[in-house]
Formats: sequence, structure tokens, C-alpha cells
Amino acid sequence: MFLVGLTGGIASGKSSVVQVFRQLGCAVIDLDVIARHVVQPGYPAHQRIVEAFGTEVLLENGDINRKVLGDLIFNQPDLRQLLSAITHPEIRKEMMKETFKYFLQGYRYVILDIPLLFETKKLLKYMKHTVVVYCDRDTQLKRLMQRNNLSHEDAEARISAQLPLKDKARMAHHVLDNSGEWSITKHQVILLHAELECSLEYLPLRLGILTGLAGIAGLLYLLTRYLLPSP
Ligand SMILES: Nc1ncnc2c1ncn2[C@@H]1O[C@H](COP(=O)(O)OP(=O)(O)OP(=O)(O)O)[C@@H](O)[C@H]1O
Repeated sequence: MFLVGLTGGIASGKSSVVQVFRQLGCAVIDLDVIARHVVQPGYPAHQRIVEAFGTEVLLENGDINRKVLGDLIFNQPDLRQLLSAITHPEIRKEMMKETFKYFLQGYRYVILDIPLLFETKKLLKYMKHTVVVYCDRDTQLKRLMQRNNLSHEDAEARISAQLPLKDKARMAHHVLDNSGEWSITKHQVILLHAELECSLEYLPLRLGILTGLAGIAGLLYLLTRYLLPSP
């Protein structure tokens, strides 16, 4: 099995593309969903956040108040780093668990939907392929204004706060150009899925694990056959 990191920019069409991959039967892990999951009450990261930032970051029902926490770390690199140090290992653990689950189910590749794949870079080394859902800036602006009911100025500000999509596209192995009709994008997704599904890059890990398991089974057999006293 191998990992495929998928990213894009605000309103570039990432969620729409992920939906097609899911419809094609692909395994998809959404890092945003995991990030929200690991800070739920009862999870270790939740407790550490309360210890580090105080109970003022909690809602009445005990959930983390993401807005308050976000405001607290805004422009405070030390606090932002502290929050990352608490949450990132938990997110990675959960990601590994989900990936292993898909490995056992026999998937050849798993898509990781990671909004900040190229900005944080930490997960890049695990990705065999990277995919950027791209669209030209005018289209991105128009779709963002329409979807979020934003003024031209607000939409511009949100797009400008991100790494330019053109730069991300330059860094990716595959670019899905979502500037045009949806049917054209959908066709690109189908082609990419076929390419990834045909790739033999899933074999080394699968063979490695199978060889490891066969080795352990062989060792256990030898131990029981020759080392344990016969009844
Ligand atoms: N090819 C297309 N033609 C027309 N509209 C599109 C196309 N692709 C996406 N859209 C619309 O553009 C908007 C943004 O798409 P989507 O929500 O998939 O983007 P996103 O990258 O997941 O956004 P974000 O990361 O900000 O949540 C949605 O309203 C979607 O319906």
C-alpha cells in the first residue's frame, strides 16, 4: 500500500474531488476530521489542552471552544507551537491506525486529505504521490464569494492568506485542474484513480509485511517444535 496526499486551496474544489474518489470506492482519510476527533473530551489531547490553556477554552458541554483557542494562539507562535506539540502526535497516531485498517482491508492506496500538506510539510515524507486540486484565481474567487456569500474584498483576503495555488501545483506530482466544467474535473479524477490503482507501488510494503508475518510464524513453529518439551 502507498499514501497519496491530496490538497488544494480555499474553495478550489477539494471536497468535491474527494467525493468522487469516495464514489469510486477509494479509501480516504480526512485530517480535519481526525484533528477534531482527537480533541474530544476523554481523549488525552483534550486533557493536555485544558492543562496548558485553562478551562476558559472549554464550552459548557466540555468540548474545546475552537474559536477561543484559535484567538488565543493567533499571533502567538509559542502557544501555537505548544498546541501543535499536544495535538500533532495524536493526529499522527490516529492517522496511522486508520491507514493500517485500510491496509488490512487490502486497499492499494489511501488518500490523505490534508489542507496544509505543503505548508506544514511534516507529513510530506510519508506521501508517495501528492495531488493538488487547482483552479485559476478568478474562478477560485468567484466560487468562494458565491459559496460563502463573501464580498470581493473578503474573499480576496482569504485567498491571499494562503500559499498561492500555483505554487502548490508546482510542488505536486499530479494536478487536477478544476477551473472548468465539473464533468472535465470528474474525468481527470477517474483517470488519476486508474493510474494509481494500476501502479505496482503498493507491492513492496505488502510483500514486506507478509514476509515479516511468515518469518514470525516460522519462528513460532520452530520454537514449539524443537524447544518446548514434548508432552
Ligand atoms: N468545476 C466546478 N464548477 C462549478 N462549481 C464548482 C466546481 N467545483 C467546485 N465547485 C463549487 O465550488 C465551491 C467550492 O468547492 P469545494 O467546497 O469542493 O472546495 P474546497 O476546496 O473543498 O473548499 P474548502 O477547502 O474551502 O472547504 C462549492 O460550492 C462547489 O460546489
